[in-house]
Amino acid sequence: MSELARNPRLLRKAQAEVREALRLHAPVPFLLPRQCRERCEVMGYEVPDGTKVLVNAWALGRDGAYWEDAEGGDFEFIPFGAGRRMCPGMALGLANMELVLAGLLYHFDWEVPGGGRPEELDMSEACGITVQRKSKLVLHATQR
Ligand code: HEM
Repeated sequence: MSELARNPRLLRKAQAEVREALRLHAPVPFLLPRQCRERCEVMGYEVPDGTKVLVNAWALGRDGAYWEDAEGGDFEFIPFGAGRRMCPGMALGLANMELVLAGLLYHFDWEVPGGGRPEELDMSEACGITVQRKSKLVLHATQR
């Protein structure tokens, strides 16, 4: 909702925007911590047995090397993780997000209150195991 409110052009592209919001604000920014069961090598880096591995999905989602135009493929877009232990609730999670977002967009028009400029909406995040907005999102809703 924060991204949508900030950018009226994207407001009209609701479906695409769900994915965009997930990329920019991966709800689980470091996925889940995992432990390496055996020594392996990833892109020339040796990862010893027992290493705790955190995947920085937040940084991947904002890396200009991947996201200038492209939708991203392979392992760049990973708000639900990847591989054998990826999120089994992905379909349910996405369906819930889309349903709630579609309902909010369908039934209301949205504006930043007090004549504020949409692009100046505070987008600071409070980081933790899951990411949330630092300040409350206050918008003016007009029922359709
Ligand atoms: C937007 C919603 C959701 C997001 C962003 C999300 C994200 C994630 C992420 C990043 C992981 C770690 C994947 C990895 O380590 O590669 C995960 C694991 C998991 N998620 Fe979700 N999730 C969501 C919704 C759900 C829902 C709705 C359920 C259950 C109904 C669920 C159940 C699980 C379970 C059980 C795991 C652990 C899988 C394992 O370790 O084998 N998640 N999720």
